[in-house]
Amino acid sequence: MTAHQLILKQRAELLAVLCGGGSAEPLDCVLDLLLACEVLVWEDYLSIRVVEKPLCSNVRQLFDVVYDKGEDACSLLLAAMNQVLPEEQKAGLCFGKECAVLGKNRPDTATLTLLADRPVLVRKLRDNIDGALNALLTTGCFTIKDCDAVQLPVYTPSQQVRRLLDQVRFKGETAAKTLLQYLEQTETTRPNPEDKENHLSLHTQKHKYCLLYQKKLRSSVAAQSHSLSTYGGTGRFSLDDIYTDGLLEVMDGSGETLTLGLEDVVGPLGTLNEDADTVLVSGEAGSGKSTLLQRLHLLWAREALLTNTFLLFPFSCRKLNSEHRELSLKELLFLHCCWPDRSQDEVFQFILDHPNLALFTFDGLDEFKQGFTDEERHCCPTKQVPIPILLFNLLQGTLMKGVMKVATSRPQAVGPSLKHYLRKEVLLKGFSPGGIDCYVKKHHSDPAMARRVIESLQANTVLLSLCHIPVFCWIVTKCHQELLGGQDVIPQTITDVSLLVLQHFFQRKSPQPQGVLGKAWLEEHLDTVLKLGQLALEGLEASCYVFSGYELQRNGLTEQDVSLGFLIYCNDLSVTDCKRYEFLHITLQCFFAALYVVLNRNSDRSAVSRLFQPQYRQLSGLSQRCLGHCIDSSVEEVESHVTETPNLQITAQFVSGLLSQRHHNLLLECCPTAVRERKVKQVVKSLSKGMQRHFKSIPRPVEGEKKSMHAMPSFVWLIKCIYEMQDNSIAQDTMAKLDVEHLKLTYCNIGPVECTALSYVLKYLRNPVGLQLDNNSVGDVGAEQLLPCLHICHSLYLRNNNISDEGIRKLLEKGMKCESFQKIALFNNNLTDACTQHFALLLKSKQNFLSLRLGNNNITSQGAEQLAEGLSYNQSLQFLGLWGNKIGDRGAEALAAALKNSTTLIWLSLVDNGVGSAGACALAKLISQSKTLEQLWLNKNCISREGVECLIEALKMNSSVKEVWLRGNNLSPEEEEELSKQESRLTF
Ligand SMILES: Nc1ncnc2c1ncn2[C@@H]1O[C@H](COP(=O)(O)OP(=O)(O)OP(=O)(O)O)[C@@H](O)[C@H]1O
Repeated sequence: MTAHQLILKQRAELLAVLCGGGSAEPLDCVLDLLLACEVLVWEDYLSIRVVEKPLCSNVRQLFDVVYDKGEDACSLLLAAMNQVLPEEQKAGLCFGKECAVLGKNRPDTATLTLLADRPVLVRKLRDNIDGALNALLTTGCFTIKDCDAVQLPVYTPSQQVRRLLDQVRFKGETAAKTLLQYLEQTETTRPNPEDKENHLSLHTQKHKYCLLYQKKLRSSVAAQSHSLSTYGGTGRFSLDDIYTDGLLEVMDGSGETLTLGLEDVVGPLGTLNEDADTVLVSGEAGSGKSTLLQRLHLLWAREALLTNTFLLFPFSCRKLNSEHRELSLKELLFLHCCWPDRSQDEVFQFILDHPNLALFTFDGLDEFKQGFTDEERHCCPTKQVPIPILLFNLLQGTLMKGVMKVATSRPQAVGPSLKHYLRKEVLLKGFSPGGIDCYVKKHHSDPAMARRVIESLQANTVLLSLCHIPVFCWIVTKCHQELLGGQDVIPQTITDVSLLVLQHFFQRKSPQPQGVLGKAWLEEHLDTVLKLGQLALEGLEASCYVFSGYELQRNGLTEQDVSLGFLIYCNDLSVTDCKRYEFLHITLQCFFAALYVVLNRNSDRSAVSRLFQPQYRQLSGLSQRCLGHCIDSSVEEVESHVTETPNLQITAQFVSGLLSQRHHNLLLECCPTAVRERKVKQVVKSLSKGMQRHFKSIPRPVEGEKKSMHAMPSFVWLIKCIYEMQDNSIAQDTMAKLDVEHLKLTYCNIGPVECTALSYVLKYLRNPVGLQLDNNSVGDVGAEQLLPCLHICHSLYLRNNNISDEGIRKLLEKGMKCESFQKIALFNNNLTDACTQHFALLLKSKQNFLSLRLGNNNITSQGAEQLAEGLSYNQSLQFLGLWGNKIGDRGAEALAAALKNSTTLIWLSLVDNGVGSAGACALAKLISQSKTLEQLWLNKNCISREGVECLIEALKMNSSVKEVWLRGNNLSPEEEEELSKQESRLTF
C-alpha cells in the first residue's frame, strides 16, 4: 500500500493518536521533523499550527497539506509519526516502509539552519531558555516584550523553545546567528552525527528514571488501596475479597441512560464535553465513591486496568484540607502522592510533556473546605499558589490541560460552575439487589450464615432497601449477630442501623466474658460517646475529618476510647510527622455528632434548630475555639462558602431518629426527659417550618393545568427526617398542609431508601396526586416500598427506573385494590412478557383505569396477546403506549381485535414494533369500528403500500381519527406522496 493510501485509510486512527491525549507535543514534534526535512515550508507551518483552533483541526490541516504534496511527503509524515509516537500508541497502525526523516542539504543561512536542526534544538534549548533569551536580549535582537511572549507560563518548556525559534526566524538572520553562536559557546553547537545517539541515551536515561518513579508510585498506591478503611485495618478483608460492583450510570447527549463498567469511568462512553478533562463520579453518602476510586487505583497499580495511564496520582480532598502551605503543582504531586528518589525535574518534565499519560484522582470534592470557583486563573506548573487555586485550576483544565482527572462528590455539592468543566458525570447508585447478595456472601465465608442474613433482609424489605447503600450494607452485614439475635426495635431507619453498629463495637470490647451488653449500655458508655460526639460535631462544623492526637487529647479521648474502633489511623500518602485519626466512615462521624447534639446536657439551646436551618454554615463558637487550626486563616473570610450541608443534613436525620419515641427507653437515663422533650419539639417545629417553605414555593396553577409541586432539593431530606422520627402524627400533620394534584420528583436521586420515606409520609396526603418519579433509581425494591402510598396516587410515573417484572407484579397487585389508581407510565424499564398477565388482570378488574404506557421495554407478540386478553374486558382505557417493544404483526393483530369494541380508547402508539402490513390491516379494522380513537402512531415499522391502503379504506368510514403517523415505514417517497394525497390524515 502506498503512503498516500496508508494516510487515507488510517486517517481517523492517526488523528486519534496525534491528538488523543489533548497535548500538542506530539504534533509539534512531527512538525519540527517535517520542517527540518523540508516537507513543510514555513508558510505551511503557519497554516497548520493555528493556536486558536482546536488541536484536531491542526492535525487535519497537516494531513491535508502533506497529502497534497505527494507520495514522498506522505511517507516522510508517516516516518515522522513513527519516530515521535510512543510504542503503545502505535499498536495496530502501519507506517509503511522504513524511511529516515533526515535533513536535506546543509543549509547555507543561519535561519535555515535553525529550521533544519529544529528537532534537536527544541530538546537542547529546553533546559537553557533563560540563557538563550539573555543572549538575544543583550545583543538587542529581542526586547523584553519578546522574552515575555516566549516565556508565558501557559506554554510547556518545549513550546517555549518553539516560540523562541519562531520569533528568532521572524527577527531575521542576525538573530538566528546570535542564537547559533550562543549555542556554540555553550557547547551545544550544531548537532554532530552522534547527537541523535547521545540524545537517545539521554532519553532512555530519563525514561529509566520515569520507570523507576512509576514503579515506586505503583507500589505505594497498591499499599494504600489494598484494604478498606471500614474494616479498620483488621486485615480480615482485602479490597479484592470484598469489592462488589456498584451500579454506574451515565447520561449520553440524547438523554439516554447508559450503564457503565468500572473500565468505562475514564473511557469515552457518555462524554458530553470533549474539551473538558474532568470526569465526576457522583453519588449519595456511602454509595461507594471512595471505594470505587480505591478499586481503580488498585487495578492500575497492578496493571490490570487503565493500562494507558503511565502515572496515577491519587488525592484525597479530606487530606488536602489540612495542607495550608502554598504549593506548586510539582510539590503537590510529589509531596502528596509519591516522592521521586531521583531526577525530580526529569520526572516532572515527563509529566508536563505527556499529560495524556497521567491521571489525577480527587476523592471527596464535597469534603473540600472551599466550594468550587473559577474566579482565579492559574496555569503555571511551577508557581506556588494556595491549594484551592491549584485544585480548581486542575479541574477546569487551565492547569495541566490534557491530564485526565476523576473526582468524586456527593451530588448536592456540585454546582453549575463546576458542571461547566465536566467531561461527563457518572452516577454511582449503590448496590443492585444482586450486588447485596453478592456482598453478603463475600462477607460471610460460612454459606449458612450468609443465607440467614439474606433471608432476614428479605423478611424486612425496609432494611433490604437500606442495603442498597453500601455503607449500610456493610453495617447490617457486620452487625448480623445483633440483627439476628432479635432486637426490641426492628431496624427500620438509618438511626436504628447505626445504633446497631454502636452496640456492636461496645459489645466487642465488653469486659463481660460473653460480651453481652446490658439494657443500659448507652448510659454505661455515655462518657466516651459524648467525647467522640463532640469531636465529630466540631469536625463537621469546620469541614474537618482528620484529627491529630492532640485534638483527641484535648477532647479527653484516651487510648482506650480509640481502641474501641470508631476512630482509625488515617492512611496518608503524604509525608506527615504525626499520627492522624479519622472516623471509620463519615456517616459514623455524623452519627456521633447527632448523639452529641441529643445527649449533651450543656449544649446551647439552639443547637437542634440550627441543624435544620437551610444556611447552617456558620461555625459555632465551640468549633472555632477548638478546631481553629483546621481553618486556614486565608480562607477564614470566605468561610461563608463552607458548605457542609450534606453531612449536617445527615446529622439532622440522625438527630430526628434518636429523638424518636422508639429510642425513648435507650435514652431515658442519658438525657433528662424534659430536655429530650424540648429537643423533640424543636425538631418537629423545624421540620414543619421547612415543609412550609416548600409549600409556599408552589406556583399558582396556570389555567387548565394541574396544581403541581416540583420538589426542591431539600424536600426529600425533610421527608427522610420525618421518616426517621417514625411518628405517624407528625407525617399526618405535615401532609395535611400539602395541597397539590401533581408531585414532581424527577432526577432527585430517589432510590429504595427514599421510596420508603416518601411512602411513609405521602400516604397521609388528603387528596390523590400524580406522583412523578421519572429518572430515578427506584428499582423493584423501591417499587415495593411505594405500596403503602399507592392508594393516594391517581397516577404513577416511573419512567427509567430499572424496574423489572417482579417489582411490577407487586405494584399491580396492590394497584388493583386502589380505587384512585388510574395511570401508570413505565417507559424504559426492564419489563418483559412475564409482566403482561398482571397488566391484563389489572385491566380486567379495574374499569376506571385510564392510561397504560409501557414504551421501550421488552414486550413481544406473546406479551401483547396477554395484554389483549385483559383489554378485551376493559371499557375505560384511553391511552395505550407500547412504543419501542417487539410485538410484531401478531401482537398488533391481537391488540386490534381486543380494542375493536373499546368505547374509550383515544390514543394508541405502536411505534417501532416491527409491525408490517398484516398488522396495519388488522389495525384498519379497529379504525373502521372505533368511534373514539383520535391518534394512531405507527412510525418506524415495516408497513408497506398494501397495509397503508387498508388504513385508507378504513379511514373512509371513520370520523374520530385525526392523525395516523406512518413515518419510517417501507414506502418510497413517491408512494408516500401519492398515498398522502389520498388521505390527508396520514403523516409520512
Ligand atoms: N463496591 C463496594 N464493594 C464493597 N464494599 C463497598 C463498596 N462500596 C462501598 N462499600 C462499603 O461501604 C463503605 C462506604 O463506602 P464509601 O466510603 O466508598 O462511600 P462514599 O460514597 O465515598 O461515601 P461518602 O460520600 O460518605 O464519603 C465502604 O467503606 C465499604 O465498607
